[in-house]
Amino acid sequence: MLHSNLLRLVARGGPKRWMSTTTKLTSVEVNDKTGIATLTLNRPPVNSQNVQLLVDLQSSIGEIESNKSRGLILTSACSNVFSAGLDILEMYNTDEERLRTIWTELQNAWIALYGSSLPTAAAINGHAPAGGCLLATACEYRVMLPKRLIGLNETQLGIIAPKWLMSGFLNVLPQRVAERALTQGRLFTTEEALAEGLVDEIANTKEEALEKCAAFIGSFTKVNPLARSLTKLQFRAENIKEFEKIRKKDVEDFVALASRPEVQKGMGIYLENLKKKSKK
Ligand SMILES: CCCCCCCCCCC/C=C/C(=O)SCCNC(=O)CCNC(=O)[C@H](O)C(C)(C)COP(=O)(O)OP(=O)(O)OC[C@H]1O[C@@H](n2cnc3c(N)ncnc32)[C@H](O)[C@@H]1OP(=O)(O)O
Repeated sequence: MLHSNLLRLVARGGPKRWMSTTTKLTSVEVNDKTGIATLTLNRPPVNSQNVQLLVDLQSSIGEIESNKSRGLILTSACSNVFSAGLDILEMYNTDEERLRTIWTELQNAWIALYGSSLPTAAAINGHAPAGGCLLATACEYRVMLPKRLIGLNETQLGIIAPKWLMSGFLNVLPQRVAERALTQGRLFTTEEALAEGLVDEIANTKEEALEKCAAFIGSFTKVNPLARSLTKLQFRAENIKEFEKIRKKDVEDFVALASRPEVQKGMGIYLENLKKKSKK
């Protein structure tokens, strides 16, 4: 009781310490009382994942791990979007070297989060399509605001999510539900996501989401951290091993796919439609 009251107080603006951070598109704030770090994605308007955001994310995860925080909560500074996934503008009309860098940094960011030994939770305070869902499902627990969308919509864009990118999704959904959602490129509403187990709880505000994530991390207070992390990593080891085997080839596959003229043309049309929609 005392513990959960403390978490609530702290989530509402109790004593906080800003850590020194050299990154710009992410920030880290460690709560002095709980020792839990909040990692905020801060690339308005939609936290689309460009190379800089992905690199900053890795650096912030490293910072949190080396500062021995008790857990990590991932959230967004944007008011209605957790993350819109990869920055399509950065993948469009570019050269192979840039595509190689984008994909390598996406892989690096995912493995840093998925393979983290810390307890991790996502406070999903907005839409989380594609790469946004990837980051949320790399965490161990998800709390989402109502009436937002989450999912891997790659097939809707005519593209294929590689196996490693589906790992987190497959960890939380029954195979049958995951297969159908992935082949349909389905985006779940928050309420549907809760019913299927893609998210664990719904919260009405970002503060409440942070509080619930902190309570999840707090549930490990009495568990030996080493035993906890080794147990977590045992569950994830097979996916990590498979990923390590194919990661180089996966970069080259992505570069080949994303540079195809018809894929580039598709990206151009998709971007145009996004822009038209946002002007309405
Ligand atoms: C097509 C990609 C081909 C790649 C080839 C191979 C890839 C293989 C595997 C790929 C695995 C991962 C892929 C991805 O992550 S691709 C990205 C997929 N993301 C989406 O489909 C989401 C698109 N965005 C939206 O649906 C909405 O923006 C969203 C619901 C997130 C928010 O809606 P909201 O109404 O709040 O905001 P707007 O739509 O008005 O957007 C504001 C501005 O932001 C621009 N925007 C949005 N999303 C992106 C993005 N992903 N990349 C770049 N820019 C984006 C949007 O155009 C608006 O810009 P303007 O203000 O300038 O008009």
